[in-house]
Amino acid sequence: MEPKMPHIRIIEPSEKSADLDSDSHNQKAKLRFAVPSAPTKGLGRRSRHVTFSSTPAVNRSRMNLGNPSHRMGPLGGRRKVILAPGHSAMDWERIKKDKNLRNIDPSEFPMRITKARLQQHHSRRDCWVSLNGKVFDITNYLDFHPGGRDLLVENAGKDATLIFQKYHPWVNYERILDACFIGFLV
Ligand code: HEM
Repeated sequence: MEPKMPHIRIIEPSEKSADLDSDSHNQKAKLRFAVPSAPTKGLGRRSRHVTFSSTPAVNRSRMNLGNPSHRMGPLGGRRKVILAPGHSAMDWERIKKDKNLRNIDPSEFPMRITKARLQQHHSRRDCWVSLNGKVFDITNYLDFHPGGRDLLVENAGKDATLIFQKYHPWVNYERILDACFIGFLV
């Protein structure tokens, strides 16, 4: 026997419902779908309501809708790159455990690094960045960065705190780069 399909009721705009929020100024529209859930003991069948919000990407970025807008490139859309095989976040976690990623003398750790010293490490093969006063040797991380290697290399040898916050304030860099921490900016 064919399985019984759940009934989904789409509330039409003509139905004057408090659930429907159509705001032409913000070009934002919300539709609310009634999705029946499994029978609940003693309470009978109850509908769960799922709200879908449709706002075109270009408007999201103009409207500055919180975090997702930080992810937009200048033309809208995400700027994530396709990472090479073996360069996922999981691979990075494994590599961090297996290798010593601090290319410094252990007796020097943690280093006191001046801005001039930081600036000397500004290339793809030798790439240090400072984030909130901490310095990381991210040479080994470059190919694992979901935003691409080039953006990191452009900031090599620099304090990247502001640009980092601009793109992804939610990213826990201290955890991702724990094995690459080499010292403090002085
Ligand atoms: C050096 C430390 C950094 C770390 C550990 C890091 C880490 C990450 C992570 C984990 C993501 C994926 C975020 C997500 O999926 O929500 C990401 C994406 C991205 N990052 Fe970074 N990032 C760093 C620095 C930077 C810098 C300096 C820039 C810009 C110059 C940058 C630009 C981007 C961009 C454009 C994306 C793609 C955003 C998207 O469209 O989803 N990142 N980064």
